[in-house]
Amino acid sequence: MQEPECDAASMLAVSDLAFSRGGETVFSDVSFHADSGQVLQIQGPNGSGKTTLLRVLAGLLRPAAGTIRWHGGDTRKRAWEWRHSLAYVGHANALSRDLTVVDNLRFAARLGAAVACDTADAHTAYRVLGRLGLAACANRLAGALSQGQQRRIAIARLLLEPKPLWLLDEPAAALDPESARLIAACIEEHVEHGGIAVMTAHRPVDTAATRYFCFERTGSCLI
Ligand SMILES: Nc1ncnc2c1ncn2[C@@H]1O[C@H](COP(=O)(O)OP(=O)(O)OP(=O)(O)O)[C@@H](O)[C@H]1O
Repeated sequence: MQEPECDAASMLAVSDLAFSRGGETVFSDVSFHADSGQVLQIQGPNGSGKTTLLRVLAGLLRPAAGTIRWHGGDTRKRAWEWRHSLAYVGHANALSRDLTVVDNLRFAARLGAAVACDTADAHTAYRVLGRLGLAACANRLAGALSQGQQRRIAIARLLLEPKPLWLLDEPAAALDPESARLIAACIEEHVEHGGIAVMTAHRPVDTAATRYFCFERTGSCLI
């Protein structure tokens, strides 16, 4: 059965989204929806616009056209609520190299908190690091860790505070198979608890709840 391209009643509903850079269209007419419990994997060739789409969804780039609705409301009109509903992990790990791993997480927790807080909970940071097999690295400088370890810290930030929508750009980049499985388990658990993950991945994270959105040079489609 053909799925509807866009459903305004969905938790996340994207309609006719377009983005241009320097007068050139990167993508246009992108429509999809996602609901609680779903993983939406964006696939497509290099340069087709997957990262750009995630950055537009995250509010880091302004779309040329189209709407992004969250619980039915236009995210442009509810920017604060939208910002605090999502967690974004881009290509870059965005760590402070000269802070310890645990201080990176505490700093991220303070930045991401919906309510201002003076201290971010170190216990939470240690618990999250243990979950991702990073407990032994907690007091090392982030800049002294391997690429794969740094990637896992970037992912660990997702677990600090529950956000319903995860936007993940190649979350398993630089990870060994065991670490990639750990990340896949975190994503599965997130959607099992009612979250949504929209992600790019050249190596798909295949769960029962995964749907695929394909970027092609000639357009895009949901399968
Ligand atoms: N900062 C930038 N300045 C200019 N052009 C850019 C910039 N970032 C991306 N582009 C261009 O925008 C288009 C889409 O790039 P994007 O990174 O979104 O593709 P992608 O599908 O994520 O690719 P990949 O699979 O290689 O990660 C490409 O043509 C790329 O060259």
